[in-house]
Amino acid sequence: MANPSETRSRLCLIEDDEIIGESLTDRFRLEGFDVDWCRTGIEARAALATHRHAVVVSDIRLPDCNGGELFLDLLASVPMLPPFLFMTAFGSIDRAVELIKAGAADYITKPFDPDALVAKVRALAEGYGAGQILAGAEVLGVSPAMRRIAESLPRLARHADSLLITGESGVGKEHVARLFHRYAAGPQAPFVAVNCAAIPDTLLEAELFGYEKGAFTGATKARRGYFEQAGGGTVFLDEIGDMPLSMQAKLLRVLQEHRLQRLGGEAPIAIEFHLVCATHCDLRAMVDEGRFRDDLYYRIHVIHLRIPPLRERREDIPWFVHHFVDAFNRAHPEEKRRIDPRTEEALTRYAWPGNVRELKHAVERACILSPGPLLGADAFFGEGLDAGPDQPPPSRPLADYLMDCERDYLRMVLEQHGGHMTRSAEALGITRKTLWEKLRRLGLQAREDL
Ligand SMILES: Nc1ncnc2c1ncn2[C@@H]1O[C@H](COP(=O)(O)OP(=O)(O)OP(=O)(O)O)[C@@H](O)[C@H]1O
Repeated sequence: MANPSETRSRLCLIEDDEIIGESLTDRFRLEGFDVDWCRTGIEARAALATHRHAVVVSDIRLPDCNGGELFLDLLASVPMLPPFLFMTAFGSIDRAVELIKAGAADYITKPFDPDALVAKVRALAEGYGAGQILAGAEVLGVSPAMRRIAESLPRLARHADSLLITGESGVGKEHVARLFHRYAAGPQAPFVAVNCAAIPDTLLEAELFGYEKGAFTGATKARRGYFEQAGGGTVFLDEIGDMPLSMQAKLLRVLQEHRLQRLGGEAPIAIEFHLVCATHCDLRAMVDEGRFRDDLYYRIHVIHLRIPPLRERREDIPWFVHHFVDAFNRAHPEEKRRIDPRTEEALTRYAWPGNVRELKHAVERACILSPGPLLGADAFFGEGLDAGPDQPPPSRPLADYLMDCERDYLRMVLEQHGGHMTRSAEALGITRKTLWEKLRRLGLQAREDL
């Protein structure tokens, strides 16, 4: 039972059945929750817009709408959503699983034991950051690829203790790792970022796992390594592909056992941590070449997020431009900037080889250097970006040009068909096998499950 002096969490219960609704309301009030009991989707929208809830418990079938549709709609339109737990009849489990994949927190099958429901709700309410779901569209971009990643993060954070993020330099791997960390461990927990490529091989073990006094010449006092410093939080190992093989074996052991031994130390030290590894390398190829241990590869590869380069998700470019201009305006309210629509188009056409990092710096530079509020093309392409989009591209072999056209077109058709291989192949008038081979040749990712 709750201690009355504690702040009470607020629960939104969406249930049209009078008997179930009333008994759950009574039970949750006894458990120390403030309960808003909504019998329809309209009532629920109003309650969610008015109060900050710790958890939403929702039936799937409602008189005026479907609880699942309501959730998906809110997810796309509301910046912060509380975790949703669905109560579902046995026949709707598939639907509940789909909703979990979309970002819902949990489900329970009717008829359920109220104690089990209370336990689930408590766990969610006590979860980190009140378990809030940051709506994907608000966080990482508006492209389907980034929305999918953003929507999957809360769920991954609940279930996965490690994550592999791949993508070109500057696409936002560390940014995604930090978001995962906020969901998994909470903003107060430590996040320790380590660039494996920047630490000499000979120092890596001491840096990661720490050392005892006298472990080597110069070790005048004991030092905690990055893993210990990240206790209860997250270690972000950037450029994991650069880790020497001998260290890979030691890392694997720490991942398996969640215990480490400092250099020169005798007693193993138990540690709790989440691990996010990132790389721009093809680890699979490195395994084939014997440069990366296959056991470590399989251990860190359980959940793999690939962040596409900006040129493969051009709809995110204007979104980022506005995002960074807004950030400048918030920091400098006296000199507000806005972007000229034609400049926005030009920026969207540019290839951004340095990805989000390059775009962010370009916007910041343009905001600072622009003499007036309107950011025109010259603010970006005058002295800044070398290869402006308005300049004619250099001549190159026809075969390369045709391959680029083919790649862009295939990408567009796949996007139109939600990545579905068979439907995309039909639309293109080619077989699925031919499409598969083309994707491989052009370096595009195919969704193997579709
Ligand atoms: N979704 C985002 N929203 C806001 N800023 C972002 C986002 N993604 C990336 N950035 C910014 O872009 C820059 C590059 O991002 P980040 O460091 O995460 O990339 P990276 O892929 O880890 O790069 P590298 O491989 O070079 O380490 C950072 O300044 C980061 O804050």
